[in-house]
Amino acid sequence: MAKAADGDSADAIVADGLNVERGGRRVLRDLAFTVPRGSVTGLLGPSGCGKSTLMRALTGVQANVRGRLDVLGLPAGDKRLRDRVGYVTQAPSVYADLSVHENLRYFAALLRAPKRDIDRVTEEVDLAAYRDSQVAHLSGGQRARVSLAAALLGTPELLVLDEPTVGLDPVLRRDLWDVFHRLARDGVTLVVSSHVMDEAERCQSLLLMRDGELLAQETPDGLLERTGAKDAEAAFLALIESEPADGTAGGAEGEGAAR
Ligand SMILES: Nc1ncnc2c1ncn2[C@@H]1O[C@H](COP(=O)(O)OP(=O)(O)OP(=O)(O)O)[C@@H](O)[C@H]1O
Repeated sequence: MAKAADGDSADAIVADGLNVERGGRRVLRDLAFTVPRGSVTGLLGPSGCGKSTLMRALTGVQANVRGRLDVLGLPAGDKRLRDRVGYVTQAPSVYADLSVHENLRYFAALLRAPKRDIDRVTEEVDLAAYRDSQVAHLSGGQRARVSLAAALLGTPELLVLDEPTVGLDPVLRRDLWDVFHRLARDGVTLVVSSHVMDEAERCQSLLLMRDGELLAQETPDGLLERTGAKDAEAAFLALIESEPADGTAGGAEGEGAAR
């Protein structure tokens, strides 16, 4: 496959003047940021700030997206990105009445991923012991890992993970973050949302959002330095206090067709 034609940008994601309207409201406002390839970027911010909307835009399933949003050098949602981008939503996206293996076999067939991928991704999310268990009989964390395994089929270059660690115990959370870092070392780009600020420290780069706006793009250390705070949570609060709270920072309230 010709690399240049499929987008050979050094950045996995480039957003500029990105606006999204939902239900007649502008829920993403003039976002501009880049995400380097082979990194783990945390998308952090309070509930309702627009994290899922941004992830939906990245994966091409969000309507009313305006402005620039390039993914792997192509416009987000481009058909050529279909098997290069993996997306795990907050809701488990696997079949409860099938086993782990049957789910993965089904998704591998849909994605035309090689059969050998099934064992690889099962190992990657540490579910080999549950290969033949029905998903309905798994714990919440195990179910979340089946969804993640399905997203890893076919070796995507960008993984978009919407709150993948919600409801997991600290050991499982740590193990999943280890998987994320291992994938990034192999060149995969990961965008991981969370509203748990202590997860910020596990990311290489942070996109901090509030009310549909990007408050900052920083490294975890840069964020602490910039705010003088002791931890990510305090830093986020310090940033919020230093910014106007009425949503005017991103510019005019009018029509969002920024190009
Ligand atoms: N289907 C929809 N129609 C209209 N507005 C919506 C819809 N879904 C979400 N919104 C609004 O868009 C804004 C951003 O929501 P989004 O789900 O992206 O936030 P979030 O940061 O992912 O929140 P959470 O952490 O709670 O999942 C919110 O104000 C929400 O009310």
